[in-house]
Amino acid sequence: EVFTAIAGLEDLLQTESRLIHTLGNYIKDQGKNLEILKRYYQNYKNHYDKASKNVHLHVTNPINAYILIKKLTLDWKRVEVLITRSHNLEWKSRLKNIRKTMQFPTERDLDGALDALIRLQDTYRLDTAALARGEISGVKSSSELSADDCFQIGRKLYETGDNYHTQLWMKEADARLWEEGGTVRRSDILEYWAYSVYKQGNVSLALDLTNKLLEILPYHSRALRNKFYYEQELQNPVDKTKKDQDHVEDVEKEVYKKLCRAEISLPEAKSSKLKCFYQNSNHPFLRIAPFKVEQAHLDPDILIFHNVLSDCEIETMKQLAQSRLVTAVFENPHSKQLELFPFRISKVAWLEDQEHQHLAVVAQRVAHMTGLTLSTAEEFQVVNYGIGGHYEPHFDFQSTVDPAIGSRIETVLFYLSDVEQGGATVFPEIQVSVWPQKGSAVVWFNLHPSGDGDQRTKHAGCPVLIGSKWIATKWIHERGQEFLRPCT
Ligand SMILES: O=C(O)CCC(=O)C(=O)O
Ligand SMILES: [Fe+2]
Repeated sequence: EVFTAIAGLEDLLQTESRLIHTLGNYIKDQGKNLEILKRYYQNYKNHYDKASKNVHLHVTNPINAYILIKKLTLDWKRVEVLITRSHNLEWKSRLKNIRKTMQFPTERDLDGALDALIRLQDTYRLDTAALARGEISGVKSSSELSADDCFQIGRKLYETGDNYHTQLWMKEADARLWEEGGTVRRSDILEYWAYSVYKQGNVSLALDLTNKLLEILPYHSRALRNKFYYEQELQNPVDKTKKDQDHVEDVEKEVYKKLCRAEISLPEAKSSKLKCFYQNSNHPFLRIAPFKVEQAHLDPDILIFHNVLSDCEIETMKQLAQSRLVTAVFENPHSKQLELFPFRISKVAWLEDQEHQHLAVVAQRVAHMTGLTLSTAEEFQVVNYGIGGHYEPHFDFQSTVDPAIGSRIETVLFYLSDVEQGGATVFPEIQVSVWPQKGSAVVWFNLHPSGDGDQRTKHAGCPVLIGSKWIATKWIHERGQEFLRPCT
């Protein structure tokens, strides 16, 4: 016991001094924590207030969507660390509970959102600085990208070997770091930036940037080595053609992107032959209610049927699909991980004709539109495209087919939504773009009358720039059409 002698009490004062010290540090630490948490709080609140004014408008913008996903993955993880650091069991369990009961995006979502921004910039040639400010062809998002975001995008581009875009994003990251600060280190930005401009052939800028990096970290060994190397190369320039030419792309991809951007249209000689007409054959019912058809291309015929779905039917399709939408994934044979198909970013649901009267009616209408039988057709496939969602050029006919139904002879693709920007259906071989119009359908034969695949029907769904794209597809198969579309 300590009360029996003064010496014991003196020791207690030492204990007290230690406690004061510890408590002081704890308060300082918590104060700092709280300051940071307050900033997160204000930031989340500002974001939510803006977003909740018009939720649909907000999330159909790819920058807003990316920021939202980032706030609920990376940012929230940091908040959780700050809160649980205090070892307060009650708060720990509250946070755990939110994780259990609410929906959170995953790292893969964040990755996908970054990929989407990159794809959109590439396809639609978006200006880096404007995109970082949250501007997409004149439309301003309510969010902006930070220096950290720009750096993440740049790093991803670097990993894919796209030095041209890496350099643009690192430059933007640096500008934003100066203006607004951030957690990314300037030395990291400079290192990626220098290397990507070097790979682009700009050795003197690479040297400048490396020198800037060395001002910050004078003993950075890689930078010192590169500086030596760049200086050598400036004195004895190497053959420029050896540098990577990653901005030279293959022609088909270039045509595809041009079609997506509406930079190519049919030549006059072809477009002047196109007509609009009322179709009233195929069934007596069409005498009363003919279809309004527009030719988008002749041989192969690409037809647009206008106003063939009612809003009611569209709502039914979307609603039935909503709870069943799944992302197609495959197992990567190397990593054994489930991965998304990079060439098709969307969610898909299948609906049977008999599920709802509206679907049965629409299926009947498809028979009237095409003059074919649906006895061997597939169920309706309803698709919703996510952020930057797309479907790269492909054929609808398959290489292996079930002889009982044959291959996909004809595609009937309904648009269940308008798309604010982007999202065209394009045919690179014949240079046709069809723009989604809610309630219309685009129809084409995938097979020649002989049954061979028609190579000219290669087509794609362009990345959705702004908006949400919904389609429903009916694939009609060969069997049963022998007398309806006879072989010539
Ligand atoms: O989304 C589009 O416009 C095209 C979709 C498509 O080609 C398909 O689903 O097979
Ligand atoms: Fe397709």
